[in-house]
Amino acid sequence: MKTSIVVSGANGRMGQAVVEMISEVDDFKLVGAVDVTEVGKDIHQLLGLDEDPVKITENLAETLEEVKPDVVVEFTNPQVVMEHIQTTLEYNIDIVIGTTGITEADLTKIEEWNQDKSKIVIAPNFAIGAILMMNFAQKAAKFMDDVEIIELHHDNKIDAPSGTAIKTAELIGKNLDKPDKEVEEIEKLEGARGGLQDKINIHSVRLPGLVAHQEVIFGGEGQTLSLKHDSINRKSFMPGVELAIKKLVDIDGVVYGLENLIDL
Ligand SMILES: NC(=O)C1=CN([C@@H]2O[C@H](COP(=O)(O)OP(=O)(O)OC[C@H]3O[C@@H](n4cnc5c(N)ncnc54)[C@H](OP(=O)(O)O)[C@@H]3O)[C@@H](O)[C@H]2O)C=CC1
Ligand SMILES: O=C(O)C1=N[C@H](C(=O)O)C[C@H](O)C1
Repeated sequence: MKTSIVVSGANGRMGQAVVEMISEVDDFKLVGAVDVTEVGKDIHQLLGLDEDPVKITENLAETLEEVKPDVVVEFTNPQVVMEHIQTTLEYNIDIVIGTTGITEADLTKIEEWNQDKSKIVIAPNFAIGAILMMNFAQKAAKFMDDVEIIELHHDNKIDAPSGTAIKTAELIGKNLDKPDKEVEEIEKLEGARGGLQDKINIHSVRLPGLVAHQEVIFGGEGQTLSLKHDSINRKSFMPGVELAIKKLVDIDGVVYGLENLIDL
């Protein structure tokens, strides 16, 4: 039996890549495509894929009611994601979430809504290289206390800093024993030193030509260590999304971070 999947945000940059990936995986079948753009059109035809028609629908709840999928894959935006999670959990359906903007308070809410009924994977980044970069950075923080993060993304990204940068700072923060700065800084231009997460400065760059990139720079006496990851296209995220869907059967409740589904 194939895993039946509804993609939420199906006509977006990530949603389209997920629809394409689903068409390439024998065990997966797309049964619903939810988006607020191109409503009523066949997503497979829009993407030039030779598959049975799946019309884009506007309302997630109505789509779930109609097609009753095994899994929802969610890639919309931070304003919509919590409502979509709540809706999916009301139908006791498993969900893989790539949309960013989910806070610690949101995670608590999701666990309360779920009561361990559905299986949920939330990953700010599905690219294996990014997972490794975060893991290496977390390890490096045991030895080097001073670190800043620069994340660079395409100019259509709504949220800043990126979910990946926040997650990286959370992971590094667990290993960081950072004394307060001795230098009293004067920020002559507000924001020049970036935003702070777990005492780590995060700087966000938005430019056309970029996809998704991050550099973690550690500084020490007479040396620096740079860990850099580049997603040069959205196919970089697809093996991670496929893995998360396939691993749902093995997990209980909420898993936050793809690193928890692989043997690092
Ligand atoms: N975890 C990971 O590995 C990755 C996560 N992301 C994250 O995924 C999210 C999506 O990114 P991306 O694909 O680039 O964004 P896009 O804006 O390209 O795609 C989102 C799509 O969802 C649609 N949408 C908006 N509101 C709704 C709604 N209420 N119901 C259904 N669809 C809706 C959008 O329509 P409209 O354009 O009209 O708003 C758009 O078509 C972001 O949060 C991004 O940070 C991105 C890459 C990798
Ligand atoms: O919006 C994007 O493009 C990306 N969003 C995620 C994030 O905010 O970390 C993952 C990746 O960086 C691409």
